[in-house]
Amino acid sequence: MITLDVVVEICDLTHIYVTEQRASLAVKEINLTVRSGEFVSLIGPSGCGKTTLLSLIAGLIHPTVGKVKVNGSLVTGPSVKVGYMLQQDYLFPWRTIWENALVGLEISGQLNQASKNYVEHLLNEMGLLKFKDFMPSQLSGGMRQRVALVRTMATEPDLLLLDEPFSALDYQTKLQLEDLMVETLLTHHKTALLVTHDIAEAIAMSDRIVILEPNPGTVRCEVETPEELRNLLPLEAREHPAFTPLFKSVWEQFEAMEKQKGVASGHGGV
Ligand SMILES: Nc1ncnc2c1ncn2[C@@H]1O[C@H](COP(=O)(O)OP(=O)(O)OP(=O)(O)O)[C@@H](O)[C@H]1O
Repeated sequence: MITLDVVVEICDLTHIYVTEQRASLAVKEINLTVRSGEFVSLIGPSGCGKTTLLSLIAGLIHPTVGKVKVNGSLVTGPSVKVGYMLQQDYLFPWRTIWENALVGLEISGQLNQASKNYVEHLLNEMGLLKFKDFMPSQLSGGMRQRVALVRTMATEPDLLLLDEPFSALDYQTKLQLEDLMVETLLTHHKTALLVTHDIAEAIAMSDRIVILEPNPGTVRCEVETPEELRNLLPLEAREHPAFTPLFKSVWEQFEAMEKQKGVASGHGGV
C-alpha cells in the first residue's frame, strides 16, 4: 500500500562497502520514514553511517540489502526530485552567481523562461538578486552557501538532503542560515533530511531527530521535538525553556554510547 504522505521510506536497509581489501558493514537493518513537509535530522558519532544513508536515499550508491523509496518509487539512481546540499558550496569560480544558480537546471534539461523566473524569485527571496552578476570569489561564505541553496531549490526537488551544510560557516552566519533554511523549506513546502554533528542545530531545526549508533550503523532511537519548539524558527527555539531539557536527554544518549564503546574496548568509557 502506498501512503501518499510518505516521502522517504527506508525498509530493512543494510549497506556493505566492498573494496579489494575488505568488506565493511556501514549500516544495518535501518527502518525510517519521513513524511511530507517534515524536517528530520540524523545525528550520531562519527562513522555511524549518516552520509551513507543520504547517499543511499540520493541513489548515489545501491543498498546491499533492503529498499529505499522516495515518493513511493524505488530509488535506482539520482533523481531531479531529490536535491543534495553539502558542506562545501562547489560553485564554479568562472561562472557568475546567476550562471551558477542555473547549473542544475541546465544539467537536468529544465532550463526555460519559467524556471529562470523561479530562480530569479529564489535569488530575490534570499537577498541575492543584486549580486547576480558577481563572481563567487566576491561573496562571503554565507552568501555562497545561499547561492548553493538556490541552485538546489531551482530544480524544485520534493526532498532536500542536507549534509552538514552549515559546518564550514562561522557561528553567527550558521545561525542566520539555519533560520533562512527553515523559512525557505516552510514557504516552499519541502521535506528535508539533515545530517549534522551539532545537537543544538538538530533540535533547533527539526521536527524529529534520529540518533544513530555505530559499529555497525543502526537506529538507536528517535526523538520528537516538542510542538512548542517546532513552531519556532531555530534562533527562537534555542531560547525556549523546552530546548535545554531536550538537549540534555539527547546528550545522555551520546554519553551512553561513549560508555558502551569503552566497555566494548575494555577501557570503561571516557
Ligand atoms: N567509500 C567507502 N568505502 C569503504 N568504507 C566506507 C566508505 N564510505 C564510508 N565507509 C565506512 O562506512 C561507515 C559509515 O561511514 P559514513 O561516512 O556514512 O559515516 P558518518 O556517520 O557520515 O561519519 P562522519 O560523521 O565522520 O561523517 C564508516 O565505518 C566508514 O569508514
